[in-house]
Amino acid sequence: MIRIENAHKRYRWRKVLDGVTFSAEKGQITCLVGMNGAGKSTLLKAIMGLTPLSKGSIRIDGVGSKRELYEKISFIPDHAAMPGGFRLEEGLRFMADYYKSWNESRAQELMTFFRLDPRDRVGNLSKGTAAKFGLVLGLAADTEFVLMDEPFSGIDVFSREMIGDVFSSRLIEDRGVLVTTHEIDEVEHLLDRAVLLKDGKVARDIDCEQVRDEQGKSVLDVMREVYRA
Ligand SMILES: Nc1ncnc2c1ncn2[C@@H]1O[C@H](COP(=O)(O)OP(=O)(O)OP(=O)(O)O)[C@@H](O)[C@H]1O
Repeated sequence: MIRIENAHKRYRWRKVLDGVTFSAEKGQITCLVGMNGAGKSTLLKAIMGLTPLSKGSIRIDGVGSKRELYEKISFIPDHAAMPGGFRLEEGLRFMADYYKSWNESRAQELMTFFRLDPRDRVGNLSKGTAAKFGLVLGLAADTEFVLMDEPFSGIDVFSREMIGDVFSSRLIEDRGVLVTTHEIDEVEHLLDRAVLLKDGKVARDIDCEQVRDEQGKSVLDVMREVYRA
């Protein structure tokens, strides 16, 4: 479980997180929801140790230390994380050398699934193709948690469907997924939990199925209640 407790974050004078507490469990897809600038990417980066919290704690399966974090969690950022001159096959080789948890056969399976050409260069990929390559890099390691920042942003409808298929496939298996997206209406059927951020705090933390069954509401309905109030 990824447990965020009382997270505060300030960038100079700007207060972004003001006591955020929530968990992302293994076997579940948890979505961080919030308007632009709510602090979703900041939270993902803080989990990866890429930006420090001003206050609060992050524990992965009860452990606060950052050691071996990269073997446990994959992070798929919203931009290409590889040098533009790399061919995709070189990117895969780099990852295989760097990560003990790298699973080459899964990487090749994902390359085929997304119909990526290993000879293409990272810097020449279209936005959607770059996003697919990001998913290959993030999902090919045998990690227990996967963090994805806006995996659907700017991607054509059929590619979104492909990425959605990956969400519900055995490529995710029993891993814990923490994702941010603005395309809630298109992906909410894939989500287990939604954590709604507002004014630096968690405004709602919902079990999507329960809210659907017991209150007849979609995540989008709950978002309207929170953000239009
Ligand atoms: N390195 C930084 N220095 C200063 N301010 C920053 C930095 N990174 C983020 N911010 C600010 O922190 C706030 C939260 O940014 P963040 O990227 O976490 O939001 P977000 O919820 O992911 O937004 P979006 O939905 O637009 O992607 C924004 O106001 C942003 O301008």
